[in-house]
Amino acid sequence: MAAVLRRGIKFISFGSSQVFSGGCKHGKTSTLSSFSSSNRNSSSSSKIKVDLDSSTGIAVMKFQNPPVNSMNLEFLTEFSIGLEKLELDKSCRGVILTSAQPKIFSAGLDILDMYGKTPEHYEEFWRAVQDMWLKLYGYSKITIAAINGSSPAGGCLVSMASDYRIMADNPRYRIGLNETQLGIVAPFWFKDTMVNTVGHRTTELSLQFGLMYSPSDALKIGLVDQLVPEENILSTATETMTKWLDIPDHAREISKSMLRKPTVDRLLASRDADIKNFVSFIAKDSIQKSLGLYLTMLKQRKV
Ligand SMILES: CCCCCCCCCCCCC/C=C/C(=O)SCCNC(=O)CCNC(=O)[C@H](O)C(C)(C)COP(=O)(O)OP(=O)(O)OC[C@H]1O[C@@H](n2cnc3c(N)ncnc32)[C@H](O)[C@@H]1OP(=O)(O)O
Repeated sequence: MAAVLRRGIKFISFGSSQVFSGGCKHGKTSTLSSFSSSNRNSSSSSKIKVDLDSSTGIAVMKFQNPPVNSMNLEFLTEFSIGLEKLELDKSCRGVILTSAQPKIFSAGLDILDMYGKTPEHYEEFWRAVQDMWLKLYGYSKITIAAINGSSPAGGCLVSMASDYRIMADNPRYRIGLNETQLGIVAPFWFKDTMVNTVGHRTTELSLQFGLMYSPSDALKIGLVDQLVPEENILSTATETMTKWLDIPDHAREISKSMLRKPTVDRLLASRDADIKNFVSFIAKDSIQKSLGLYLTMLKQRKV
């Protein structure tokens, strides 16, 4: 399925950035295409529900990949295509990212896509992770993460790549880049995204220990911008988006690009090398062993 979706993607250039253009031949992608014909347009691909209110310009992308919204190849591909469709839709000015799963925003990258697979699979998977981050971090429209549950590793990356983060104030939830706890390493562009969000020293500690923060600690270090009672998260995200929409798009967009483009360009300049690094790193026996152990612990509910 993911391979079919990927064949429907055409690459187009905006300046130095390569971005997606969703092809509509495949049934799944075409369901994402008709956002602008009436005030409220809903579309539900299998893993992400998209709801665009063209009277307000606000779209909600709701992750629905049970049980924990882990980001596998199919999810990542749908996410990138969905973002691209909204970016091309003139009636959309901002996107709220949230989860349909209780207690989980996203469990991060799907560990099963990094365990026991072929080098070709790892390569395709990593390219899809890169595509998603490049799209989201360099997104021209406003993005707000409404983090209504735990958000480890890749889930934290998605949150940090958004313009503003609102987290549900539930002391049981956790957010952070915990890769070292799995015996793996956050790549340089995960690290860059965190440095840009919370600063160098906090990132040094966070990444080396693989720290996961409670909502109140995440607020203290600036990993999230605001805490709200869980039941208010979507209404607060919508109100906040309305304030962002008061700013003229072109001025906000140029300011965002000025701050983020150097980070995006760093990966764009070394995508193939980064994929090669990932494939050789993840395929190592010692790394596979670590991931295998972590998966066993997850299954035994020891994580
Ligand atoms: C020179 C060297 C250069 C270095 C080069 C670097 C190269 C790059 C290296 C690699 C970089 C990789 C970057 C990785 C990023 C990631 O995102 S890794 C994923 C990290 N995620 C986690 O650690 C989360 C683990 N999950 C949890 O903590 C919990 O599941 C939860 C999210 C808090 C939810 O808890 P709960 O509601 O109690 O659900 P569970 O019962 O634990 O889980 C339900 C089932 O889901 C499975 N599952 C959970 N998370 C994942 C996942 N991420 N992937 C796949 N599957 C997952 C879990 O096993 C359960 O399955 P079942 O037992 O079958 O029900």
